[in-house]
Order: sequence, then structure tokens, then C-alpha cells
Amino acid sequence: MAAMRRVPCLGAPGPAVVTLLVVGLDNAGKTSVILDIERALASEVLPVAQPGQTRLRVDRFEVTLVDLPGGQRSRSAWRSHYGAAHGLLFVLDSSDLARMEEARKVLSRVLSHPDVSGKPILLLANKQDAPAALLPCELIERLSLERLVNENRSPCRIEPCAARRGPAAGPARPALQGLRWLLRAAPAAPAPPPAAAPPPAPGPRAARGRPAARRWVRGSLCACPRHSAAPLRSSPPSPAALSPRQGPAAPRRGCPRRRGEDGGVPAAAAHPPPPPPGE
Ligand SMILES: Nc1nc2c(ncn2[C@@H]2O[C@H](COP(=O)(O)OP(=O)(O)OP(=O)(O)O)[C@@H](O)[C@H]2O)c(=O)[nH]1
Ligand SMILES: [Mg+2]
Repeated sequence: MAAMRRVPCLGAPGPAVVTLLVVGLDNAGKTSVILDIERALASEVLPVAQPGQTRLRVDRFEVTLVDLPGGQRSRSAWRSHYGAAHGLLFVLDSSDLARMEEARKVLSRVLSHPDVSGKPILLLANKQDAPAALLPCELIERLSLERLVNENRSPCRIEPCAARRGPAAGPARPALQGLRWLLRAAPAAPAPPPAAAPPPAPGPRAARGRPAARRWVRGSLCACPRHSAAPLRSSPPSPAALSPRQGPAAPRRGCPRRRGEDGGVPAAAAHPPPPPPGE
């Protein structure tokens, strides 16, 4: 297993060096999302270390985004990067309903890998400009996201976005907001379990052995009443992020927050970063 680079604590001088993997099915928009983030932070882009990588300064972090190809044959190579990663961005084509089950299986496989379990994951619900795009609420259900992240103790946030947009850039871009959350969560993420002691198999038995497991998600993935008892932080309105087609519309399947309903993107879903190891 590749050694995980230590991230200096927030109080330490100098930038914290963080490696984030960008994964997801082919055509999900991974490269587009990275380009979008690069455009938004144009003045903070650092010289590139290797092809397929993007280096950026984000607040006090020096971030390397590793763009991993999502084609079926390429996915087996992802795991060789897991050990060095502090967190992951999983990009999803929210409008590709035909491949949602494939995406769920891939996400499940990623999260249950011993070198990923426990690390924070930002799920970018991309292509929200497409008319058929599912909302975060619906994606949480379709992907069984609560169960997945609970079983694997991975802090998770889902953020709706549309990478293919006009040139307007701003700090409130959803992908960027999600990235900042990921960076805050990543340094506190528990170190991957040692190879000699893999975590117990997911499921109720594993949950019993880890009393804090339910804390990782319940009530915080989404701000709608179906997923949360109390309102959570929401993204500030960013009308430019969405196409005019997405005007107010009737709520779907019990989730009251629709794209564009309040002039912005539905609430981002976050839950508290994990406690430091040993807490
Ligand atoms: N409508 C729409 N199209 C998008 C969006 N983001 C990306 N695309 C398009 O989706 C296609 C795939 O985007 P990529 O960024 O190449 O996808 P990828 O995930 O990097 O794909 P692989 O590298 O093959 O794994 C391109 O045609 C993009 O223009 C979006 O937010 N909305
Ligand atoms: Mg790509």
C-alpha cells in the first residue's frame, strides 16, 4: 500500500498538501468538472506535476486533483491511487438514468475498498442542466447513499453542479464549495486501516462493532425532511449555475427543494467531519 502523505494540521505553517482522486463512470464529466474548477481558480493553478493531474492552491491547501479515466477497463487501476488519496470526488452524470445502477455498484466498490473506507467523499451530482437530471435527494435514494457511507464510515457530501456552463466564475460555484468541504474534512479523516487488519465486512454486524457508524450520515446528507430532521447548511443562491429551463417546478417525490425553486441550488448536504483518530 502506498504511504499516505501526512497533512499538516490547520495550525501548522505552510500549505497543507492534499491529494484528491476524481473518479466516476466514463462520460460523467470528471475532466469537465476539473476544468471548471481550474477556470474558477485560474490564478491559483500551480505547475502540473504529471499528466492527468491538476495542482491548485485553495485557501491554505495545496491540492492535487488526480483525474482518473472512468471507462470500465480503466477502473481497476483506480485502486493503485487509493492509498495516497486524502479524499475523493465522485462525479456522477445525474441525467444518465440508464447507468445509475452501474454508478451505484462502482461507488459501492470504491467506498468499500480498505484504502478508501473512512476517507471523505464528495459526490458531485453533475449535469444538473440536463432536463432529466435527478436531484440530490433522488440520487441519495437511487444510490443507497446513506447505507453506503454509513457502512464504510466515509463522511459524505452531495453537491449538485453543472460543469458545462458559460464562462461566469465565482467563489460560490457548487463544485468549489464542495471541494472546500472536502478539504476541511480530509485532514481529519482517519488514516486507512492497516493492511493486516482490514475493517470488518459491511453490514449490521460491522455496525455493531463500530458504535459510531450511524453518526457518519443519518440526517445530514440532504436537507429535505425525508433525510434530515433539521435544516442544514445550504448553498447560497447561484442562479447563474443553472439554465433558465430549470425554473420553479412542483416538488418531486416528497422532496420540497427543487432546482431553481428558491433561485438557487438545493441545499448542499454535509455532515460533520470525522473526529480525529483516537477520539
Ligand atoms: N450537459 C452537460 N454536459 C456535460 C456536463 N459536464 C460534462 N458534460 C459533457 O459530458 C461529456 C463527458 O465529459 P468528460 O468531462 O469528458 O467526462 P469524463 O468523466 O472525464 O469521462 P472519461 O474521461 O471518459 O472518464 C462531454 O461531452 C462534456 O461536454 C454538464 O454539466 N452538463
Ligand atoms: Mg475525462
